[in-house]
Amino acid sequence: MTSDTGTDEVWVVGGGVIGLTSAVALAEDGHRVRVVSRDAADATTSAVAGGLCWPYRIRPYERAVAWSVRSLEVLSALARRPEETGARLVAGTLAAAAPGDDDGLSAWYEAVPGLRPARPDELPAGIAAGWRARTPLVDMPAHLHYLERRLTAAGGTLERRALSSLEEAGRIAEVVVNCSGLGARELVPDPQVHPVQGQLVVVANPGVREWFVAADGGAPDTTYLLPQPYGLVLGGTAREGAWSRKPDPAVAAAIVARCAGPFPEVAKARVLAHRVGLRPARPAVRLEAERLPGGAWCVHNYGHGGAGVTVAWGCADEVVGWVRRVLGREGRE
Ligand SMILES: Cc1cc2nc3c(=O)[nH]c(=O)nc-3n(C[C@H](O)[C@H](O)[C@H](O)COP(=O)(O)OP(=O)(O)OC[C@H]3O[C@@H](n4cnc5c(N)ncnc54)[C@H](O)[C@@H]3O)c2cc1C
Repeated sequence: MTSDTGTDEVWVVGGGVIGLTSAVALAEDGHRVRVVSRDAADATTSAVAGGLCWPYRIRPYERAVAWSVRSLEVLSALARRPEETGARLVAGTLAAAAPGDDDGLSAWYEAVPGLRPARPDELPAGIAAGWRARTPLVDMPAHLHYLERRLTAAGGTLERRALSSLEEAGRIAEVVVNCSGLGARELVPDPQVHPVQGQLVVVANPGVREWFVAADGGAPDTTYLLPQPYGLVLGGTAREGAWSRKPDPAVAAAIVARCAGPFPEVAKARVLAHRVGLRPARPAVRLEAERLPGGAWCVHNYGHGGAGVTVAWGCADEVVGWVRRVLGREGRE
């Protein structure tokens, strides 16, 4: 089917983890897909992400947990081919007491296979309580390139191009899928999307084999260690409303010092890189369809905050459902 003005392509705006995952799901559902992205994959926020599959700083929790559970399933399957996909199953510890009913995360705790309270001898010094689990940990630069290859193999295409409005895409595409992350602030425009800046430090791994996270969902400073093939990722920060992408040396030193509390061996580890990314935060993820002023359909999928890697596959399933619906192809297999 071809629209009055354009092609029968679905345009996915955004080549981060949300856009590429949606694009793969759509292309494998039989649509002709073009990803239009201002930035190369390596220059997106998604490439900065630590890559742990665990819901953090995303709302609403109920939907986020359902999306996370779906992604957990897909990423666990991809972890059977880590060299190709960038996904691995890694054991680790979350420093936390039991989830309360009011934090909305109990459904996630129930869904993670094998999740159990940590024994005292499994906790690093100074940590009172925690949970043990084996979850996907994703090498994001590698994973983004895997998604690009998988999209191309399914017949999709990629184009580097900055759009000034969604209508610009809607004049050509049959359906536009908006996965522009923080870019949605201008592109929609949606002032509810705002940055939550995160800084991390990558060091030569002194022998840390498991992940460790102590991160209060609302705190500006967190402590986490994520062993990736390219180095040990030390985090982190979460600064509401900060726009700078420049690493702050004082913040980096504080991150290393925090991580060296429970893991003293990282204090003297060689620093390989500093990274800063802007999480695309929103009071609630926007995943819904609307008509653009020019008449084309747009499916929005943005505002995933600190959990885009964690929810990408669950959200992509919903995008496929929306695109089928707006094209009137619900019955199609
Ligand atoms: C330090 C840090 C650590 C993190 N760790 C984790 C983690 O461990 N686990 C986890 O699940 N999440 C983590 N996150 C969160 C995760 O990185 C984000 O939720 C995710 O990257 C959002 O993906 P996205 O595709 O929506 O956005 P992005 O990756 O920012 O991609 C947006 C895309 O839209 C394109 N775009 C924007 N505007 C336009 C335009 N006008 N025209 C064309 N293209 C446009 C951009 O070029 C880009 O391709 C972390 C984030 C940070 C900063």
